[in-house]
Amino acid sequence: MSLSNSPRYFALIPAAGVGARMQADCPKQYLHIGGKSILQHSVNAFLRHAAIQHVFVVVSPHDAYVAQELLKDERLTVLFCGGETRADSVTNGLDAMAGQVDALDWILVHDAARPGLTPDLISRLIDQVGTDEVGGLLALPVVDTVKLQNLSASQHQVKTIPRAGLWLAQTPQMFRHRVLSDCLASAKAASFDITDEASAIEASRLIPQLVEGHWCNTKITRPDDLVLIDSYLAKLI
Ligand SMILES: Nc1ccn([C@@H]2O[C@H](COP(=O)(O)OP(=O)(O)OP(=O)(O)O)[C@@H](O)[C@H]2O)c(=O)n1
Ligand SMILES: C[C@](O)(CO)[C@H](O)COP(=O)(O)O
Repeated sequence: MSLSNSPRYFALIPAAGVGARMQADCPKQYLHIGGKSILQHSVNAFLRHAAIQHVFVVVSPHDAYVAQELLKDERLTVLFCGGETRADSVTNGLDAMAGQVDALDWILVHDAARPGLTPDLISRLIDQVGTDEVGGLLALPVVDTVKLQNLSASQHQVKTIPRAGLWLAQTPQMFRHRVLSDCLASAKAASFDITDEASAIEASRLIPQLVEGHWCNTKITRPDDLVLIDSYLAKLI
């Protein structure tokens, strides 16, 4: 345990997915935008932020791309411990970094597939959540009219639901190492469907804080997403 009272911040980037919905000939985090891999863009946002002590990237144990697609840096460690699901990859990463972080250190978990993250957004999250008991995440308030489709009936059964209070979760999601490890373990033991870190925190009846993110921090999921982010990143580079 650190004897210092000052908080420390670490990044953990799950990058062990296969990118099935992107249908590319390599995992989507290794596709290039503006001459760099999507993973490199995501990592750079943290390396450019002075408050981030170290960046850990979790890749598949069979990964054949990362050595070529990610530049070495003294503040960067690649962990070959990806799991079957995103939650497994995050859990394995938290276990692997345990010797180098303290229980109370803040861990910022960020999708490799969100290359539009900026140091300013990281600062916004740290500034607003760093004093919170639990932690929190970047997210976007829903701005469109929301339709709920009844999947168990005809496709025509649709209703409009109030959008007030609805947010779309982004990353980074920032929680203390021990709290996040414990909540992910409890959620797994209870077979909860965990799609982000905040779901595991909520399943333990803790309340994550929502911090307004930005559309540029969108997740690259399908081929069309590349076109939008390409023009945005071209302005930043
Ligand atoms: N077993 C997994 C699955 C996903 N991820 C990572 O989690 C992030 C968000 O996941 P998603 O966008 O769903 O990526 P994929 O699982 O690769 O995409 P798909 O579901 O289309 O296969 C990505 O950075 C992805 O690499 C991971 O580390 N380990
Ligand atoms: C964590 C996440 O980015 C929050 O929106 C998202 O849930 C990850 O994508 P997946 O498709 O659920 O794996």
